[in-house]
Amino acid sequence: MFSPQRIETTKSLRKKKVQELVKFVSESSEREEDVDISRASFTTALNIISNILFSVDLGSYDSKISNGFQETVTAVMVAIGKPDLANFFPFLGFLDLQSNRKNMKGCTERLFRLFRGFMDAKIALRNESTDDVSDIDFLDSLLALTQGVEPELDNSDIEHLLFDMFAAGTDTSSTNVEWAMAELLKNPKTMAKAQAEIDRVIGENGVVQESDISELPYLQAVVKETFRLHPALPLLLPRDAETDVEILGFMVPKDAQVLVNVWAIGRDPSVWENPTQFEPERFIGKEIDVKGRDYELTPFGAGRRICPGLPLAVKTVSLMLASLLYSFEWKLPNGISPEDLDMDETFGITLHKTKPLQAIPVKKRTIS
Ligand code: HEM
Repeated sequence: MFSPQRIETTKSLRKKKVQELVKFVSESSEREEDVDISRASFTTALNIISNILFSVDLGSYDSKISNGFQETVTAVMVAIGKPDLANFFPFLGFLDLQSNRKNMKGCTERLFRLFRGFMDAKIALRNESTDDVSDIDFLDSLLALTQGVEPELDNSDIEHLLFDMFAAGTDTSSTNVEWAMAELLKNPKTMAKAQAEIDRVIGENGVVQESDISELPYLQAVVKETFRLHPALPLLLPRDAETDVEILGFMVPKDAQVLVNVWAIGRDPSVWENPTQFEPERFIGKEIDVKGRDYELTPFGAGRRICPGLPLAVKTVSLMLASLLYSFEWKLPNGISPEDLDMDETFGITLHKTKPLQAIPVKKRTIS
């Protein structure tokens, strides 16, 4: 799923799903309605991943159709991110005093039921084999590994893998698009600069393609600056120390839980100038990237546990953002001025904007 070839074969799928987002925003603009950026970008991220995995849309832009999937994934992230007394007093674990385990179980069971439905449908169709490799989705490839005398996976492994993909890949990508849009609405000059670059490269009446992104250094800097100030997983994923280890004079005992605070690293004044300012210019002409080699900017982690979805995520976030900026001018609703835009953060395992961003789109050009 994450090999460069596989990511390349799903390029047109991402383009199609992002165009559906543009169409939805265009219709909202015609109806003079605000767009809930978090919900809209979550739907796009969800449909990209659900199509890669099972070849279906799981999300809907229609707010009347409850996006139960988004609620369940968000509930999972909240349950994982809640501080749990049992982390500090393991002997209390069995009491589940904050009901974290109970909530988590309810959400995972709901998702697993949905996955089992897709798996059963695929198994029923298994004999109708297809020769077209592009028709084979991730679930087909996983189910193939359950076959043979010595299967590499069983159905429970598959359910857990699918769970990881949705939990790790949907909310993270959409949160990033929302924070990028919020920062651009708060900094109109930066928004204008990003839009001018996109207009120059794409021209009139085009559609942003993934291949255009490499021609958009300022947009890439906007994405990196968003990752620096608003890393989707502010503490990465927890680790356990395998042995006693001394780091910078501090003893970390065996079995201690270790959290890496990339949120604080991104705002460290000894590393970054004007650390709290949104200044994409700081990355222009610099080699710093998010691929785990530059430790001052590791929103995807680094080393063995680095996010396997990194290449897919960077493409998805950049394409969504570039397309929203290319096709629309954006304004804040209810006369909110940029400097008054609320940027409060809610910490969990993912870093959410406390007040979801609502924005008014104004069409810049014809949308096909
Ligand atoms: C902007 C979007 C994303 C961000 C910021 C992000 C960030 C991260 C981070 C920080 C980790 C933990 C790394 C560590 O602790 O060192 C992680 C793990 C993971 N990510 Fe992502 N991710 C994103 C999108 C995706 C996507 C699109 C997928 C796949 C569809 C994905 C799949 C995973 C998986 C499976 C893991 C767990 C790896 C393990 O268990 O070691 N991520 N991600």
